[in-house]
Amino acid sequence: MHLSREALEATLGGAELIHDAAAVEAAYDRMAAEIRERIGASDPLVLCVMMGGLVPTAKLIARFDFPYRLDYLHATRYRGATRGGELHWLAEPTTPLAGETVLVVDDIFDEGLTLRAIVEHCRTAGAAQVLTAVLVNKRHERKHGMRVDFVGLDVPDRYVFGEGMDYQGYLRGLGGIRAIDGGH
Ligand SMILES: O=P(O)(O)OC[C@H]1O[C@H](OP(=O)(O)OP(=O)(O)O)[C@H](O)[C@@H]1O
Ligand SMILES: Nc1nc2[nH]cnc2c(=O)[nH]1
Repeated sequence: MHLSREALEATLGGAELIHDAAAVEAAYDRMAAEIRERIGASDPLVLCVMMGGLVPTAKLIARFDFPYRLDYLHATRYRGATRGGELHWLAEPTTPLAGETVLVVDDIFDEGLTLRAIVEHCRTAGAAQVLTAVLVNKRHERKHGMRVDFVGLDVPDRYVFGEGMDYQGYLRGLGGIRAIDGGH
């Protein structure tokens, strides 16, 4: 669906800024330091979860001063909607995962179904170690039982966008994180 500039400006005007761009950059600094400490000597394979993981992955790898390789996968269960459904795999990583230390990077840990399925996929493919990193964790009690290793910031139980996260397919490149009313 196409949204007009006016519609997007109206959305932005009605949205609440939850974390400004400076707070997000500071969170990336902290996360990159934690990741370095934990797996900086392991030559990790960084797996970007498209599409939302694109911006967080770019921001994190720009801070990595250790050897790593990059690949991506595409799995989605929201597809532009504000409520999640079934997970669709659109692309699997092409790098063989056997024996690798894998770092899966995504934008948001919401109910956790997406990351849980991705971690399972990596383990089944023989990864030696699978760690996860998300820019934001949404605070609520509907998680599907997994722990994320590296988390940048918490957000309230509202639909958020910016920093890789979309609003109906738009606004992914916006710095800072904003929330709209309605939807989780
Ligand atoms: O924890 P969960 O409730 O499973 O939700 C988190 C997932 O939802 C978003 O992806 P989405 O399906 O919207 O696709 P996108 O990355 O293309 O935006 C986000 O990028 C995560 O991958
Ligand atoms: N853009 C966006 N994607 C999501 N995927 C799961 N939760 C969210 C959210 O709050 N915002």
